[in-house]
Amino acid sequence: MTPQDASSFTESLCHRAPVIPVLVVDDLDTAQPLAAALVSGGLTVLEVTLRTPVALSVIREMSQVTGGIVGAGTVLTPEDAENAKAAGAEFAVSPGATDRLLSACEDIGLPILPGAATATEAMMLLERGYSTQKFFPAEASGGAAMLKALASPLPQILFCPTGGIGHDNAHDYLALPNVACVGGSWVAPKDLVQAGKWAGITDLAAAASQLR
Ligand SMILES: O=C[C@H](O)COP(=O)(O)O
Ligand SMILES: CC(=O)C(=O)O
Repeated sequence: MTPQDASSFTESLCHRAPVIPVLVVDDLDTAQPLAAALVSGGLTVLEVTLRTPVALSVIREMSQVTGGIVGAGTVLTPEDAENAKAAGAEFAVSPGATDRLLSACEDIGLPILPGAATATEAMMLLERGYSTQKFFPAEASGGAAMLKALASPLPQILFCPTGGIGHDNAHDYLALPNVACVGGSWVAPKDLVQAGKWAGITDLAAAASQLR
């Protein structure tokens, strides 16, 4: 898969809903109801971070939920990319980018949304063909003001900012011409997940899906 094809695919994901839930799932039993709750609230693109021992199984379980598109986050190495793809992930997200990781994703045909936090990192990814990028960690790296500043010299890059974004500041990002969607964990708070309060998560997702 070419970087251009990967970017077209990740751009299309970003246009499906204004928010991509970034999920850290500890309990496999919560995978399907959590995915179903988010999808029924209108958030159909789900990023399952590879930060828990059950993450790959969670990807397998969530992939069974009708209407969702499930990808892997925190994909750091070629092995992570291979495992994610084998588990059924349809895309990968990384907080940054390395040549080894990008090459692996290109070789195995797993579209990746690679991370950048500076103009140089964004330019290096663009030079390789990645015009859709994650901006991470968004708030700590200058937030919406930083992305607004990048839009002038680099209007051809579309970003999915993630990190420190919630319902109250998401609009600041979504109003920018170089932001396609945002990522965030606020739509799946741990207390609601642990308590199985799926209707509450659907409500958060529904509010998030109205943000644009
Ligand atoms: O590592 C953090 C994830 O990208 C999500 O960030 P968040 O919890 O600030 O939304
Ligand atoms: C930072 C993030 O969202 C990731 O781990 O991919």
